Amino acid sequence: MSQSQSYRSTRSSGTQSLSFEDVVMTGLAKDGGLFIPSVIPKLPSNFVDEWKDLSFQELAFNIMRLYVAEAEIPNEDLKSLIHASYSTFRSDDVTPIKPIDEKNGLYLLELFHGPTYAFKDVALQFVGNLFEYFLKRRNANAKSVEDRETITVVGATSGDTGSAAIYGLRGKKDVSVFILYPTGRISPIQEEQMTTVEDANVHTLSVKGTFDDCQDIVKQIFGDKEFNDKYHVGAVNSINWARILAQMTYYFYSYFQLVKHLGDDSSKIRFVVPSGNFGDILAGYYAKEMGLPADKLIIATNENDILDRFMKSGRYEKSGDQSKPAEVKATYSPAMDILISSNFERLLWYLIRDNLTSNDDNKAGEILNDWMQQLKSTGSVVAPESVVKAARVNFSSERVNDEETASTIKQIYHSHPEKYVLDPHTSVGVTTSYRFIERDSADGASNIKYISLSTAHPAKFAEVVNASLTGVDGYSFEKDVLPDELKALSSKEKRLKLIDEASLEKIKATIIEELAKEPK
Ligand SMILES: Cc1ncc(COP(=O)(O)O)c(C=O)c1O
Ligand SMILES: N[C@@H](CCOP(=O)(O)O)C(=O)O
Repeated sequence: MSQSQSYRSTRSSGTQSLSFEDVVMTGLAKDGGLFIPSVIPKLPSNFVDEWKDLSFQELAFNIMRLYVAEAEIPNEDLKSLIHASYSTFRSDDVTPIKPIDEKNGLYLLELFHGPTYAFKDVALQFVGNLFEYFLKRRNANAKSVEDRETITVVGATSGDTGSAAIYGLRGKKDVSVFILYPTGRISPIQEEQMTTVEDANVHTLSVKGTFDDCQDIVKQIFGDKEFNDKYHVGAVNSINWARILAQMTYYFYSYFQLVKHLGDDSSKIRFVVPSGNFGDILAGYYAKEMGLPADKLIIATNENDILDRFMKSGRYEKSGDQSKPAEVKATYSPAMDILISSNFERLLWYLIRDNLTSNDDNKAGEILNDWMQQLKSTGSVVAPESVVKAARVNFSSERVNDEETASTIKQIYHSHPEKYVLDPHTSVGVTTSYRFIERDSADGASNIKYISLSTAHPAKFAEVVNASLTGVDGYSFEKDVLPDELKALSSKEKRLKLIDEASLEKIKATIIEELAKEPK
């Protein structure tokens, strides 16, 4: 097993060498940290020539092979898993790019062609198949139901992860899925997607609280040794390394697609990523560290702007105003209404290791552990200048408000020849892209192109899209935006459990009760 195929925790100071299967099935490290590869593989100098004409699936295979030992998943099995995962997509390219304003060098990377119409499908179709693959192998010699190893997936969602996880795992043998979402804070279609699935292994829990409450409870469940030993808790959130791994493919694929479309590779290519939990853009960071010649990764946040504040000030803190308690704001891009970005921990580990410890992995884990404890107890960590400066080498950021989100939806609808409709999260990214384009123009920088990630289909966010386009001549949500498949959901029966308090004990009790009712 090469170093990039073995894994360690971001928090542990002890040496670790876990396999890919261990980290996928465990989700979160026992010390509360996130798993990262022991080493990020570096691509050979000729990799662009060798990879640029590969299909999405072939690229996924080459990338994943670097992070998963052949002894764990043989070549043919890995290929089958990848092909099965992307056969459910509606586009042959899986994640196509679309020129949205070519004059200004702006392209969308459409990530919503999977079963639940959001970028999460790219990773969660694969993760669902991986769970099934590992469990089948582990249970190959089981003689009775009692002998079988099972997994209880517990995930938190602000709308998209939940439905993508459910569609990735529905009906899978030996897997039960529990998805926690904040009551009233996801869109009606997202709720319908999650609650109308009939498979007995799927359970949706509508929790009175915020997404951060749900995410916190999920992390506490992972930390509960007794519960975990008994129910084998598994992760579908981007704390699961396999999520990040599967997302790397589209950074490479879209880069190659754009270079081929442009006919040369002399442009600087920047990725703009609507961000909340920092899982999507983190995959871009790994791609860049591996050698993808992307110029910059740009974090686009809504008014829940902890990431933008960090990039501008080095202060990683829940509240922008320390005299007020931290509160998540309900915005037009609800899937990004998050106070604490769970994956930022992975980036912080690299920043600490490279800038504060002279490359000492264990020391980096110790410092990060202290920072995370401090964040939990005081709600604030201030990073030294060297760390913030290093973050700015790869990343920039912007914050976008609701008014701007709506105005960009309208502007693109009017200016695009196909009357293209953006979803609000994508609009946060596109608004950010235009800010950079304006600055480039003021600076006389002409050779920069932007790939703005389109993270969801607009049909999932009817209310905001309609509010943005109301009164616009000829616009019809039902006719122009809503796919038939999503139309059909509203007539189906909903199945959910209301949890009237964001309480760890209540959630655990519900999980135990529901598991007992599942047919064996
Ligand atoms: C539509 C949409 N856009 C953007 C994001 C933010 O992505 P990330 O949490 O990986 O930063 C999410 C949720 O994760 C989402 O569902
Ligand atoms: N926006 C997400 C929040 C969960 O993030 P994840 O990427 O860590 O699963 C959602 O749609 O649920």
